[in-house]
Amino acid sequence: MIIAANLKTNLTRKQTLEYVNELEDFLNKNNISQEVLVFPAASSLNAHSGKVIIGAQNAYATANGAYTGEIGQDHLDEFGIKTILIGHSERRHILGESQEELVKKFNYYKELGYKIIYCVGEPLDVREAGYEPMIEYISDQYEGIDTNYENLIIAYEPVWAIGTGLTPTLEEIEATHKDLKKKSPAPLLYGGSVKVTNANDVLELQSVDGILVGSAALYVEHFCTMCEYAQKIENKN
Ligand SMILES: O=C[C@H](O)COP(=O)(O)O
Repeated sequence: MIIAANLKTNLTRKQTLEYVNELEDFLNKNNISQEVLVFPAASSLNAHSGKVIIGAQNAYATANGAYTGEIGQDHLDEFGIKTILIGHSERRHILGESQEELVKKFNYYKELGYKIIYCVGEPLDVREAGYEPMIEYISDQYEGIDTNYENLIIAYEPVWAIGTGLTPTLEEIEATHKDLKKKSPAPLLYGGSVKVTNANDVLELQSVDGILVGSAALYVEHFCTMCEYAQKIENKN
């Protein structure tokens, strides 16, 4: 399974280093062989060798150039980073990234062979409009994306569930994932208020291949516990 921590605009470089080292120790001591990804803030990116894979939360579709405030491929290369999050709801809805811009970014990093975690998910008003409009809305977020890309992972994150403590029911997650799985053979993660208290149940769902965790992942011991849950489920199956 794939267990991913999006640290967002949290943890300094020093705190991130401690976080990653503690996580790495835990994975090694507990023989955890799950795919564990950590996405630090851009200023906390660092080279790391071990089980933990470091990814970028964002980068511009360029190697370098005049794009004030952005980082590019050169900055990721410096740390051997080959994994990137694209289409996170905070980039779509807070920072205003359009589908067109996301596709451009997707294609740029796809050409370079990056592992791409591509996020999709509906806001509350769309959810409230009903299941069909919701699936249509999410389908539009697949537009222009190569859903057969071999290094693609998709994360379904309902916008209204992110950082709110609200989640769809397990049945709702399963139903949505089943429909989204028809769109792409890529592994499908669930994200949105995943905590130690609900992670195991979510991971046990058949259509869930992993989780993308925000707030709860800031506590490294909580994130370690979630990695352990995934390992136990895999060992059991
Ligand atoms: O990328 C992670 C998601 O935005 C989930 O965040 P959250 O776990 O704080 O709801």
